[in-house]
Amino acid sequence: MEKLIIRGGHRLQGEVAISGAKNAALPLLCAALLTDEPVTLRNVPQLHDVQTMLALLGHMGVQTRYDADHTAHLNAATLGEPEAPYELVRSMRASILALGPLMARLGYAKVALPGGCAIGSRPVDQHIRGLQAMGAETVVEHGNIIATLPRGVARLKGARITTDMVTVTGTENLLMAATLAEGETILANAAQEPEITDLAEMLIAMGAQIEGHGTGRIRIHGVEKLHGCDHTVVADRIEAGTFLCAVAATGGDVFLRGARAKHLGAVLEKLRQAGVHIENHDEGIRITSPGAASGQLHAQSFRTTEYPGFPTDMQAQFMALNCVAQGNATITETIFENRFMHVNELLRLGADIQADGKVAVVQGGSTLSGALVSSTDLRASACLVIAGLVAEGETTIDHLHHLDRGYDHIEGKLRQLGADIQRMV
Ligand SMILES: CC(=O)N[C@H]1[C@@H](OP(=O)(O)OP(=O)(O)OC[C@H]2O[C@@H](n3ccc(=O)[nH]c3=O)[C@H](O)[C@@H]2O)O[C@H](CO)[C@@H](O)[C@@H]1O
Ligand SMILES: C=C(OP(=O)(O)O)C(=O)O
Repeated sequence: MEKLIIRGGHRLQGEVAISGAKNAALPLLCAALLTDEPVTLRNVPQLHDVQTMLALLGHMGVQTRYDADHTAHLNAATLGEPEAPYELVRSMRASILALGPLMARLGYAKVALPGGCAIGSRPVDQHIRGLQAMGAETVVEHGNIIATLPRGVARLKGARITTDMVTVTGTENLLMAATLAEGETILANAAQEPEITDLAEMLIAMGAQIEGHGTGRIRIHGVEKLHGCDHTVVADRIEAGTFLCAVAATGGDVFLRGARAKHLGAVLEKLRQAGVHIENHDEGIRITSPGAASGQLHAQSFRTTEYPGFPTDMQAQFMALNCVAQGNATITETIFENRFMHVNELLRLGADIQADGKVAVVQGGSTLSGALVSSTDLRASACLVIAGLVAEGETTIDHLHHLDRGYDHIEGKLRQLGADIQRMV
């Protein structure tokens, strides 16, 4: 099994390039299903999830090519099997994003129902109900969602859809479905994440008529056909936030090229309150953390909420920072019911944390010491990397497949900033 070996205690210094966002790239790749013309996507991060999505699209008959310069070329001119099998859905829940585009383009889709996953049960009932409101008939058979249009109906129909909760991939699926539906769709209670805006911008470049993306009410006027496009994936705010926490904890000075401060408002606010210096530039973010060495960082309490609130995908990484800052902090996880699995691993490194249900109380000021720890999910892995960078001695992290789902060459980027980190294969 591959392992990361980190010898902690090095300040991070220099410049790092932030990659394209996983959570934008995955829906953008699925959007290529909506057209029979070629689509070019630039700044696509090199991730296991991207490879899985390309394999899934290839399975459906899409011609795909991924170049070394991070450009993906897709052509869905002829689609064979409009099906997402369980093997692929199980390894990447975002496979559900094929459902909306396939229904919009073909009026038929068979997508394996994703099971629960480490961080929570993560149902997709809102995706299904939204498509039903647009006229789809759905059944679950042998573990698959089979969606069809009634006999004699050629297209989905626009509808007013208010989801029971804010759902990111739910909004993306219904947004893509609505672009080719007949008439107008209103998505109320829509997610407002920057990745939704990126998707809407790509769809508009393909000829879709969309207003209100980036707000809680998106209006889509369906068109008969979408064409190809050339689009660049937005920078990954969660990768940027991960590096920010790593630099803050180690006491470094780093320029994050490509990071967008406007997408990181809640995280930057907490970092500033912790005592970290942040400068926003057009080309990226500069962070310096002089207080780390002198014990002058302050632990920060926060609640995870939908964008523009504090992202659940940054909760674990900020917890690692809190462990080595001074004072108490209360972290409340409101999005997923089981997203504190990193707590037990942080305890093995010497952290002082009490977790109960949705709430974890961190007593800061710990001196962490290296140990063997296990990744339990994607952001838990990133949290352990940050903890390893500040821990005394050697930290070994296993189960790296979680980390590789969502970080493009993280150890190479950290090494370039002065970290002592190696992957053992
Ligand atoms: C590929 C991608 O973009 N993944 C992100 C996306 O996941 P994802 O889109 O799966 O997360 P959602 O926004 O849908 O989930 C929010 C909450 O709604 C619940 N829910 C959602 C849909 C549904 O049909 N029924 C239901 O009950 C979920 O269980 C969860 O408790 O947003 C999450 C929340 O910001 C992030 O952590 C993930 O990184
Ligand atoms: C939970 C995450 O991703 P996914 O929805 O793809 O599991 C994440 O990116 O932190």
